[in-house]
Amino acid sequence: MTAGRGTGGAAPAAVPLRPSSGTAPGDAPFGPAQQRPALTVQDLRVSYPSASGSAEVVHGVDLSVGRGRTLAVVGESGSGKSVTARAVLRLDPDARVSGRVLLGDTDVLALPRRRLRTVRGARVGLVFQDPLSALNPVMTVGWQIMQPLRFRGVSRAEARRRGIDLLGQLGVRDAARRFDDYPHQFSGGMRQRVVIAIAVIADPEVLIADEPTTALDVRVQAQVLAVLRRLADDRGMSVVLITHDLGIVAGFADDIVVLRSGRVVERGTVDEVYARPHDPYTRGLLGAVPRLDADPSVPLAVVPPETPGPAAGDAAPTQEVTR
Ligand SMILES: Nc1ncnc2c1ncn2[C@@H]1O[C@H](COP(=O)(O)OP(=O)(O)OP(=O)(O)O)[C@@H](O)[C@H]1O
Repeated sequence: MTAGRGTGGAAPAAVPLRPSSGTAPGDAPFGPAQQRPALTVQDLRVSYPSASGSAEVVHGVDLSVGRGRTLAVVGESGSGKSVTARAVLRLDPDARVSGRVLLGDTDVLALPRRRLRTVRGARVGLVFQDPLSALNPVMTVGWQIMQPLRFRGVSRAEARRRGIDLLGQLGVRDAARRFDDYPHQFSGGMRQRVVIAIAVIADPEVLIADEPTTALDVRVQAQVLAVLRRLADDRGMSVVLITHDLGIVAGFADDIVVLRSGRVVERGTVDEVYARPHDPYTRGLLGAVPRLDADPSVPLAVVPPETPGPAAGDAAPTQEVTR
């Protein structure tokens, strides 16, 4: 399904959200369920213990992902992309997290810890950068793909049938035979397809993919992104793509949020932001995207240094980009 894809779609784009006041945790602030974004993050703050007590690294991030839409969260290294993603599912035991994370109308930050299992994997799938460390080397890929279904009481035969079918959809040739192979028998790109299969086999509402193609070569990157996109379209799944690589965002995502030093500096549809970036940092990032058709004698843009402000202590380093 393609509802809401592209700028002309009817689904809500990433809209500025104000921290809601006067509503109790669990209240649904968006009216009827079908109009609510799949995922809403409001005033997310994340801090870690530090020598001086506590250091905040994410400073009030707001974002939302419409149903069936794909949101790219971009920013240079250290801007808080991964911390934000992990905080959404409370994956990091050291992190102190405040704000609001609504999955549909479930307030994830208000859930008791034991109920997080009903969200992770089941309602939100996760794909991380390194497919090798995400897979168990001593179990077959098929066994690992079947687990999310087996946990939910699906029979072995049915889980196997669905697993092979999904692996085939993800572009693994001869999926029935490859199903009983071990991870080391797969290439990097194929392993990442296995990780994606594990993340989506239980039909989550939202998939969070944190740099899912960074470890892959450029050709395989494009293939994996294409299968991810097709899968999201077919299933009507919302996707959060976390990346430092603006080159992969156009053509993949509908909406974009740009993070810098733990704050959102720009948001909108990809088409809008690419055509008219407001923030100098976004302009710098976009100017630094290498293009095959560019004049090689013209240097790439330099991302501007951060202006000292309230967050000067956690300023990101200036990034010079060379072709
Ligand atoms: N466990 C932790 N304890 C303390 N600080 C942390 C921890 N994890 C991340 N940070 C800090 O939070 C900030 C944001 O890190 P984060 O990993 O989210 O960046 P990122 O944008 O995902 O970068 P990259 O693309 O390099 O992964 C960084 O300054 C980082 O040092």
